[in-house]
Amino acid sequence: MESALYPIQNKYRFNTLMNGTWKFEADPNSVGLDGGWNKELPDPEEMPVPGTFAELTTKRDRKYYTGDFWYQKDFFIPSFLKEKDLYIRFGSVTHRAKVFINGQEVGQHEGGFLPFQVKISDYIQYDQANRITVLVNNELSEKAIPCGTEEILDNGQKLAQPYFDFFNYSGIMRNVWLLALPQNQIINFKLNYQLANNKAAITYNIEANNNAEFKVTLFDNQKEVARAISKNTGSLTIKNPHLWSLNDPYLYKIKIEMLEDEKTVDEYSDQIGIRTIKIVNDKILLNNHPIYLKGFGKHEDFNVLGKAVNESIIKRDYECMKWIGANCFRTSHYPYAEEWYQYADKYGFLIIDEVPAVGLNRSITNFLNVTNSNQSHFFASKTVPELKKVHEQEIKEMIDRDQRHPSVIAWSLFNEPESTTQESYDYFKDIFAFARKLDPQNRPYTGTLVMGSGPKVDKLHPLCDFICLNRYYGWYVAGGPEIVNAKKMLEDELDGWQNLKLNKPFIFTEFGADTLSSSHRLPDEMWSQEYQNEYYQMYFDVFKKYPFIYGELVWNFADFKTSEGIMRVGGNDKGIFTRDREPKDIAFTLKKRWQQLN
Ligand SMILES: CCC[C@@H]1NC[C@@H](O)[C@H](O)[C@H]1C(=O)O
Repeated sequence: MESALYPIQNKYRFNTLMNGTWKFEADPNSVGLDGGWNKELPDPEEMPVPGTFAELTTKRDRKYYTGDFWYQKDFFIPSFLKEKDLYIRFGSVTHRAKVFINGQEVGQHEGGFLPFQVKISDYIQYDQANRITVLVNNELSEKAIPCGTEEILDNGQKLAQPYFDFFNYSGIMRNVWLLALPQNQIINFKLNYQLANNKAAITYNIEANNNAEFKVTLFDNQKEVARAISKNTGSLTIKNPHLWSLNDPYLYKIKIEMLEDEKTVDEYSDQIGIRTIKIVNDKILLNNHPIYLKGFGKHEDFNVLGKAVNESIIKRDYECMKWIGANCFRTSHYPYAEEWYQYADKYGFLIIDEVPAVGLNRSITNFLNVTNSNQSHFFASKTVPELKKVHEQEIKEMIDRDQRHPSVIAWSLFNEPESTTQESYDYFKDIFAFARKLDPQNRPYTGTLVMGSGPKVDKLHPLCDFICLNRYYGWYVAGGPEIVNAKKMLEDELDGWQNLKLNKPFIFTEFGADTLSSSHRLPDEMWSQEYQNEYYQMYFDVFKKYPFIYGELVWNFADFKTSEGIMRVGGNDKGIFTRDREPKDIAFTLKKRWQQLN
């Protein structure tokens, strides 16, 4: 089942991490289930969790391994945990998992970038070793997100063929917890804020697994400032609220207590930031002040770690983003580990939270072809109903998990899908209608439009509260000496959008040029640092003419791993920073620009 609450410890709740060395075994012929691997792996190796095998191996067939694979670990449950409900919570397992405890199946989950938990109380033995086994699968299809396909090589091996431009890392890449929770427990709670006359009304909606009363208390720097006792919904009001903002990311503490016969039986506390976010005409307002988004499309990606969570990388990335003067990033192209959002709440960063709906566009796989957008009517295929169900499930899990973060200011429901067909509009009309019911703060909903989805042909922008453009004039189109044409292409397209008089904010969510940090060229040439500077200067010169542009999120924060290809030199090199987080020349240009831009 989905697991929206990040594990905490208090008088009622205990947890311990199960990270470390697990046993691992690939199962290319999918014989494990019949072969009893859910009880005992026949010939396992050691594998770190969190981690991803693709970055650790020296063998190509293991790096690109596609199919079933197993993790297994023994753990001890002392009998003093007897009166608690016991769960195992995964920050994520990519892309799908089936979990066994002492050989018994206890749950499964589809989706590789959101947490889930399985209840294990009825399957474990106290005061002795127990065994968890996870069957993982990393195959891609058009029935799940992110989308892709696969081929069978001449040697019989499966090979994933992503419809997206990042390496198909897989495995248990985020933290794993053993949870000991009260039988009657708080499952989740969502908050909304109304600001008026120097007061903040905080409305709460608590989800629990039984019918109970709740005591909700708000603390400002350990001092109680408001309290309410109610059923699942209610509200608190405070005067002179200290709002959460970019320059002052002020956090309160909220405590939810579940009461039974006036006795507290469960408690969940969280840090919250009181702020409002809304779109008014062509502006994005944070606490009723227009904001301009400066920052990045990012990836969870690093040497040796692949996409595995690591708080040193998170801290380094935030330090680099603070240094350069950024205030925002998009979690391209999937919800990131929860720890990213916790830092953003504390550091004062804005996040566009993106569901893994990437690759819903076969033509995107041929970059040379993307501008012809040879639409293959992706949304007309018979697997679309299954895809929509998974897409909606993951939107719900993302919003349930991230709804309370003040740093999250918008939901991105797609990245560069086919967007020029009636069936693409019909598909996303339902997706947006589904999503709009899930966030009581009604944050803006959007998605990013691929090159070729311009004002004359795109059908999805009417669904979006602000418009996100991924544009590569000067790179995939009109690169090198033709950049002189690229500027006019960009202006022509923006003129086209301007003529639609949408009265909505526009954000550039991707623009960039592959650049080798070792390359300097005079005159500048594509792949050189000088060209990356020229490319961005051209965009910034154009942006000045279009007042409805309210954000520039460059692609990408850092170089990152992709599948191999004739246009990838060790991966995608559009980074402002190298993969090991050192600045390219462009970082100094952006720092100068962003520190002046307010
Ligand atoms: C024309 C499509 C551009 C594409 N957009 C999605 C990103 O995930 C890729 O990395 C980026 C690129 O090719 O650099």
